[in-house]
Amino acid sequence: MSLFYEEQLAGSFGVDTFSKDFDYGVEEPDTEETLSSSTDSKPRILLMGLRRSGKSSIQKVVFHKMSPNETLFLESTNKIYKDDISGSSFVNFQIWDFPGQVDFFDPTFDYEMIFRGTGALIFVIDAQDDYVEALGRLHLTVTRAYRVNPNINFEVFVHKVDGLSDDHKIETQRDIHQRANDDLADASLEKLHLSFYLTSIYDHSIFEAFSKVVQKLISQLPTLENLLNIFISNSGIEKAFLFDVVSKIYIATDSSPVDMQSYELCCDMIDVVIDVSCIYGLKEDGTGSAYDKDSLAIIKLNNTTVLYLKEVTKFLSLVCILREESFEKKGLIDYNFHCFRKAIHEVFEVASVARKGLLSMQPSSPCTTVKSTALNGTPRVLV
Ligand SMILES: Nc1nc2c(ncn2[C@@H]2O[C@H](COP(=O)(O)OP(=O)(O)OP(=O)(O)O)[C@@H](O)[C@H]2O)c(=O)[nH]1
Repeated sequence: MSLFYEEQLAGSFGVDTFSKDFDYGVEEPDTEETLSSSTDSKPRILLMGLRRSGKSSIQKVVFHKMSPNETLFLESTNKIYKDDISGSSFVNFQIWDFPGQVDFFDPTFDYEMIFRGTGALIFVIDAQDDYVEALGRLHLTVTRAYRVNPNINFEVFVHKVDGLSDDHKIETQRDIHQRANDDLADASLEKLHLSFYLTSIYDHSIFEAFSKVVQKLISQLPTLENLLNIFISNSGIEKAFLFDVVSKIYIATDSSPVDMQSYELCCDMIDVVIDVSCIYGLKEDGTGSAYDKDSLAIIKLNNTTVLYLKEVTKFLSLVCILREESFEKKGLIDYNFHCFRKAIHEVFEVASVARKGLLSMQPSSPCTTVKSTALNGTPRVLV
């Protein structure tokens, strides 16, 4: 692979940041004081499942950069572990990792309160183990949660599939899908929808599955997809992902199908950029950031493919795949990127204004009206 790499780094980071500007439809605290006291009110993603199914490993690998092999030494979780990752990631949620066996009959376990503020419940099933008990637990958990909050997205990770052959993977997923839905039908809960994913921490499948879970919780997703579609069609780009840099979750992509190889290539590019920046991009005294508003990288592969990465917000980066001939019009791409970036900032600014409007309890205030008309987020001019 011939590799051409271009990167600029700035010492300080001056662009507007959006750590509190993303609208997930839940109140955000305004002051430091209320922030610490109300972190529990952040929308939650719950990780549940039997003991040793892999819940903590998923959380550590996706959000804390733990290498998969290190998870072998993780100790069993004994109480609910609340991980607030909103300070370092676009994913402005709390991830709650539950101990293997949650006892719904334990009076100290206030599951009604927990499920009420939950956006997504991920139930992890160890596909290398006998899953009959896990299916019983899945049924009990989702039915309880559904009664408290029918708006939860129920996601089932058929996990540790790295140990299975391709045929076995498909067969296991089909079997789990069938049995889980039969159980729901027996309980007259056909409306309760379960989504299934084949996952492993040893490849990118866990990041892809988490991306899909998170995307369902982002209210601006259609706008982001629309912007990406406009951007790629006007710039001769084949595929574009909007990545959360820390977790490598893609929070949106254009509407062409995602193939795993392209996604992996873009994830690897983020790793290269961050690693090189950490080594060569920090100041002599070790200060500065490995990712900032001037982060930009171009990698030319020897198969006429070009990878293009550029900072969009403090947490988000655009990663594109394009052909070498399209890259000849780099000026056009840069200009369109500039419009795209501006539009993304506007989308989140509008969401932030709208939320503040709602918080001030004036549902019919002018800013609420502006929000709804401006939410298409279409960039003003694209060449
Ligand atoms: N082969 C394989 N092993 C995995 C995978 N994910 C996790 N494991 C292993 O599964 C074991 C249990 O993982 P944990 O993350 O501690 O499981 P847990 O569900 O949090 O367990 P409790 O805290 O007891 O509820 C560890 O040895 C992990 O290395 C995977 O995708 N593939």
